[in-house]
Amino acid sequence: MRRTPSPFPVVLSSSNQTKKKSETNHGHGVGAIKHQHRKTLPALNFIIVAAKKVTGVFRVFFTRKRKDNPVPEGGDGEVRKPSYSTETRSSRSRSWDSYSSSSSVGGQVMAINFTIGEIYKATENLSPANKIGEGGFGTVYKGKLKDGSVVAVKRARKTKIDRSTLLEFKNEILTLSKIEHLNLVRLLGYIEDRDERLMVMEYVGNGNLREHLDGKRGNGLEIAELLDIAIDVAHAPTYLHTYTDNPIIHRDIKASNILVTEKLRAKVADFGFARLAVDPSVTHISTQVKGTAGYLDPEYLRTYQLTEKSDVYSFGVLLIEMMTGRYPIEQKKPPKERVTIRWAIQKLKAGDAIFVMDPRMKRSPASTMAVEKVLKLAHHCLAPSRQSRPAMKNCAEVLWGIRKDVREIALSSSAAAASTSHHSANYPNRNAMEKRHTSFGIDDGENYKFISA
Ligand SMILES: Nc1ncnc2c1ncn2[C@@H]1O[C@H](COP(=O)(O)OP(=O)(O)OP(=O)(O)O)[C@@H](O)[C@H]1O
Repeated sequence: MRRTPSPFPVVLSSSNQTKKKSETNHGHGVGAIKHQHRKTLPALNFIIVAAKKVTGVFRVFFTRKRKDNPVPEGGDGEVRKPSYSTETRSSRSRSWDSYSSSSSVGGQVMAINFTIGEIYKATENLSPANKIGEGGFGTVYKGKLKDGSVVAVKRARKTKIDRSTLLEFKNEILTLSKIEHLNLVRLLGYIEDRDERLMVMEYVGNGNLREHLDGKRGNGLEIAELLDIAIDVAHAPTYLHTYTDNPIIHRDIKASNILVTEKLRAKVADFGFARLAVDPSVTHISTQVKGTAGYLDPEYLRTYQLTEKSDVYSFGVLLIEMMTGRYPIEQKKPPKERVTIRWAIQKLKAGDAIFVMDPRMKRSPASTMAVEKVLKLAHHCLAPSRQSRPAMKNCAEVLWGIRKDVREIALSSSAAAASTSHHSANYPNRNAMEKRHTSFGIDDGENYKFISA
């Protein structure tokens, strides 16, 4: 255990949502609390109008043939009625208007692509044994479909389903249904049955990035792996921002929303707070400030104006999190180190980027060069004025360049090592270096200089 992440108490308004995290999830830290500042709710019409535009996409997107399986009994101590059986094939081609009107709490049944019976069966009645995580919105379960494929099922919390939450959930459905990208978690289906709301999603099997940074998963990520993940993450909002004339803003880019594949590549999840900007020529004035403390664009907080550059800011925070291994807010650190971005950027400016490097990361000429360059990019992303921040597309390009440099340095280092192998006794071997770098803290610059010299 490298560090004890700190909780981040935030109170912006009386309507703040305090989130509970499960043991199986990251369970603590900055991601635990979200801001929610409500003045007036965004008009339902906004969703409906946007939805109308994509009704056709829904029809094309959800093509899997559904079956009406019997509802298994029990599960989480509840017995559910097989109300899904009222849903017919024709109901799947309804317009969003009818989805919308039938989706109020206590309303009719709506199912896309899966029946509620199939999902109860796949998750063993949403058994706690299949729980894989919990977020602000509800609980996530792993499920196995009849054909053997594995899915993740996100179940909205039943309590306190207010209008805002409902809109949020539908927003997520709507947004996810429009997109299909390698680096975005795919929505496979959606079920709404009275007060039950289930989203069926592509299952991504290797935990979230925060768990990897915490050492709860895997063996620690090396710089090349981190860069690949950062590039994947950058591609996701790049796609969202440029997908249509109306850019989609994720609004909650953070390490726990980055899901990691077995091959250590990344998929961005959780569009609960995504928003379609209606008119890209007009800066969107948001009536709700949402996102996660520590990642929030200060200009968005100040003005309530949401743009793609708010995602860029959050991405800058994420880059620093990835390079340092620290949470954006570290309450237990000395005051100067509590706000990780401030601490890291100060070190960068002082020419001491090496001191903020995650102690678990292997020190090498390539990794130290890369960390410094990534911090510079992060600094750019964190510019107070959004006009000064790069576009996500540029971030991806810069990261590609750094990734290429790392590969080249690694190749030339191994070529040099091969040609001077007879001198190898003068250099610390890999095992010795591994031992050293895991024991380095942020104040071990002298040791580092010795090795890299
Ligand atoms: N599609 C998925 N495949 C595998 N695991 C998932 C999937 N979606 C979510 N999870 C796991 O469940 C956890 C909870 O996800 P969820 O999106 O509900 O909340 P969160 O991202 O942790 O927090 P927040 O609600 O603040 O965004 C994730 O951190 C992840 O570990």
